[in-house]
Amino acid sequence: MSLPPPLSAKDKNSFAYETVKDRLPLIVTRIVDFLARHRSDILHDFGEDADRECKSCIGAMDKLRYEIARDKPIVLLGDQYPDVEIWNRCLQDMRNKGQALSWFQSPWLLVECYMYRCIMQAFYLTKHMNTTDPFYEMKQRSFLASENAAHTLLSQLDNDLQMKNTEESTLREQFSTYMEISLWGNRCDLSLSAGSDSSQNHDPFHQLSELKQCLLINHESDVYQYIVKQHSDDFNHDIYFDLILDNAGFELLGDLCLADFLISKRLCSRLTLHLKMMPWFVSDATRQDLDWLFSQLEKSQSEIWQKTVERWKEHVKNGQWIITAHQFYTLPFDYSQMRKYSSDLYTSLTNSHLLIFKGDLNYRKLVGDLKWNLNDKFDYALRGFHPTSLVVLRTLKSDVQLELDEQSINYAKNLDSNWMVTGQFGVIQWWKKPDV
Ligand SMILES: O=P(O)(O)OC[C@@]1(O)O[C@H](CO)[C@@H](O)[C@@H]1O
Ligand SMILES: [Mn+2]
Repeated sequence: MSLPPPLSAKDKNSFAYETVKDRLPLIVTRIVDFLARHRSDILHDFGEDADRECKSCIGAMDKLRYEIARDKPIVLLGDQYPDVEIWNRCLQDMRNKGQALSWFQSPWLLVECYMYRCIMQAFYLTKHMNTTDPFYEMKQRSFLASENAAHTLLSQLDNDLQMKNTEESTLREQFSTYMEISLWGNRCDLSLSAGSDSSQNHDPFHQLSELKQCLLINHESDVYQYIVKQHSDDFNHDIYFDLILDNAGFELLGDLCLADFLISKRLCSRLTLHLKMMPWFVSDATRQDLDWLFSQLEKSQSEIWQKTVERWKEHVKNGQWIITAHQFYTLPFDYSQMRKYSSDLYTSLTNSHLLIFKGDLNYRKLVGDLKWNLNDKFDYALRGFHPTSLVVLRTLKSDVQLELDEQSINYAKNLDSNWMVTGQFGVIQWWKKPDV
């Protein structure tokens, strides 16, 4: 199988170059700010030892910033986190094959993942800060700034779920609505904006019809037909879905609304939510972010928020929602390598009827972050990652996209010459596993 080369910052006209040159160092700078702001509290709460550790984290961030800017070699990791061995084996293999290992010369996906892993290494090497999430303030602030939109969303969900014996056409419409809410929530990521405000401050439902024109691929009805078929093939059997999550905050709230809708309307009987095991790409959701979101709903004055979180906790308790975080999602591999490196995860996904992937990074990993042509086939780009049928809900924030027709390309280009990287446009792209 002949494949295009990986996206890389060595191409000066690429978004990868811009990211490695400007955005990544800015994200590291924000962590220095975060540590500097909290240093006196750390000293006060945990003493001199912790203060020294805080200083060492600041030093590690300065070093990281310097090494990125100077295109220094990528070196092996040295902390005790369980994924170190697999990371180092990957880096060592590349080195043995004579592949360039430096910030601007290596594949973009590798260096970007490596940067977040290096950030966490600085924290993992401490005694007092090894559970600190350097992005937690940004994530929480962004959710709190989206409170009104969150209220509108949860109120509408409450209405829709109260409706009993929903007609088929209504159910179909509601399905589209929650898919699109979840899709456009992906505009709220903090890595693209390097941590600046990315909250949702419009009514998310009003926006949907306007946003239709930004939807460059819409396979919603294929997905719906597929789900209906799963039910009609065997009325009684259990239907399992998996939702591979992306960002915390308002995006996560929208994703949970979709997950709730799918369970409550019995479009599936069990849904597994996949989180990240460690802070990742600034805003990616971890277990702590999910727990924090639940606690915000619980302590709210709003009856609707409280009722919603009660229902969500019930889904977890009765096993209809399974919450998990696999190490694979924070390794530098793309999804075609999952079978080799995390066969347990791959096998569990083969038992699912539908995988819903959220966001840009998941898209990059599905298609290997390679320099595909816009009209290349999505099926081909998956390179054998075929555990089960899948759909991606993604806003475009990197210069890779598959199977886009000429008309849509011209349309988007005319509206915005940077259409591939601003998060303005979105796709709901579907791949059906062939029947055997
Ligand atoms: O996966 P997400 O949250 O949708 O996006 C993550 C992201 O902002 O990070 C990269 C830039 O650093 C981009 O490829 C991508 O847009
Ligand atoms: Mn993300």
